Parts: sequence; C-alpha cells; structure tokens
Amino acid sequence: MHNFPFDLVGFDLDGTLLDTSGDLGEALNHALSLAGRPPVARQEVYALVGGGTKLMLQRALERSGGPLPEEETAALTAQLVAYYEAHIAQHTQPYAGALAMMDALAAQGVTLALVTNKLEHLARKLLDELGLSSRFATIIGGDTLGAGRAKPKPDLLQLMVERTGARRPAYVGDTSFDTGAARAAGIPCVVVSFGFCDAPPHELGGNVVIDHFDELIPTLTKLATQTA
Ligand SMILES: O=C(O)COP(=O)(O)O
Ligand SMILES: [Mg+2]
Repeated sequence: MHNFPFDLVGFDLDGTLLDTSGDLGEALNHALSLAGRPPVARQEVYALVGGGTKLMLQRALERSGGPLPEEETAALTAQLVAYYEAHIAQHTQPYAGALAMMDALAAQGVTLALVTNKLEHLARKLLDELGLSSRFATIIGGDTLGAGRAKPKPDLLQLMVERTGARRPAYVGDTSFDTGAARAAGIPCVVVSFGFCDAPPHELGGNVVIDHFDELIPTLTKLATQTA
C-alpha cells in the first residue's frame, strides 16, 4: 500500500515533460517554407504550441502574412506532420528533473498517464524513441476521441480517469489548454513555469505553479490538503 494523496498523475507532453520546441520549430519552418513564408524563431514557437499541430500552423501563417484557404492549410498540416514524424527526436529532451520525478512518483505507487493535444501516433513515436512509453498506464492524444474533443475540453482527461480507474487524479501542464481542461474535468492542475506557457504562468488558471520538477511531489502533497 502507498499513501501518496493522488493515485494518478497525468502529464501534458509538449512544454511540460519534454521541450519539443526545437523539433516542432524545424517542422513548422519546413511547412512555412513550402508556403513561401519566412521562418519563425525558436522563441516564437512557444506561443504557437498547445492546441495541436494544425492550430500551431494556422497561428504561424496568420503571423507571417495571413491565413490560407482550408484545403491548403490541411495539405500543409499533413506535410508538417510527415516532416515532424521523420525528425521527431533530434533536439527533444525531458525537462530537468522530469525522469527522477517520474521515478519517485512510481516508487510511491502512483500511476502515470500522458494526455497531450499532439496526435496520438506522434506522441507514441516520440515517447518510444526516448524510451519513455512504458512509464505511462495510458497515452491519449488530441485525436484519440476524434475531432473536437481535444483540450481545453475535459474529454481527454475524463478518458484518462476512465481508463485508469483513478479515484484521485491530478494533472500537470503548461498552457491554458491544460488548465481549462483540468478545470472543466474537476481535476487539480499544476502549472510548470518553464514550459511554453501561453500566458504568465500564475495567470493560467491552475491551482499552483512550480519552477522545477523537484517541487512537484511536495507541491502535490500540499495541494491535496487544499483540494480535499
Ligand atoms: O501539440 C500541441 O500543440 C500541444 O501538445 P501538448 O498538449 O502536449 O502541449
Ligand atoms: Mg503543453
């Protein structure tokens, strides 16, 4: 038996567990160059990620000259995804302390889950290449339940709870998509300030903000008494 206050901790992927900005940025710039648009800087990529690949591309197109017709955007999204899939783990790494934190949670008997707005097959491929897939009881992507069910809707987090049978879940994320989904699902949410953060971390609407993964376990312990 274990006595950690949460039996399940779900994690967002991009900007939370992994810094994917390098590989996402290169795939995005590949797509922009096909459209004859200028590249975006790494720093700019942060503000574009969170709502899935297509939204990232749409946001970049809007900034670099305006949107494209739906059909062209869809075709370009497919090219972006193909490029990303072929170069998915060139620059991508876990954030500092992520692996030790996951080890420590698992050692306390806590189930880990992965819930991302990335396409599920991309998330699986990336986690496989980094040797991380087996750490998660379930891996859920933005398309797992079909169109229109991604975060900030609560659906993916509800599926996480359903699949794992968790009684007391928590979620960790980096954007308003994560805090919105967690709030809608009634799940406490920790925000990581080192992620892509589409607003100042303390204004994202999570329950608490951490600056390093070393803080996650003590923070969850404290959060449990506040959200009991
Ligand atoms: O692919 C995205 O835009 C976001 O992915 P995330 O939900 O893992 O942050
Ligand atoms: Mg994220």
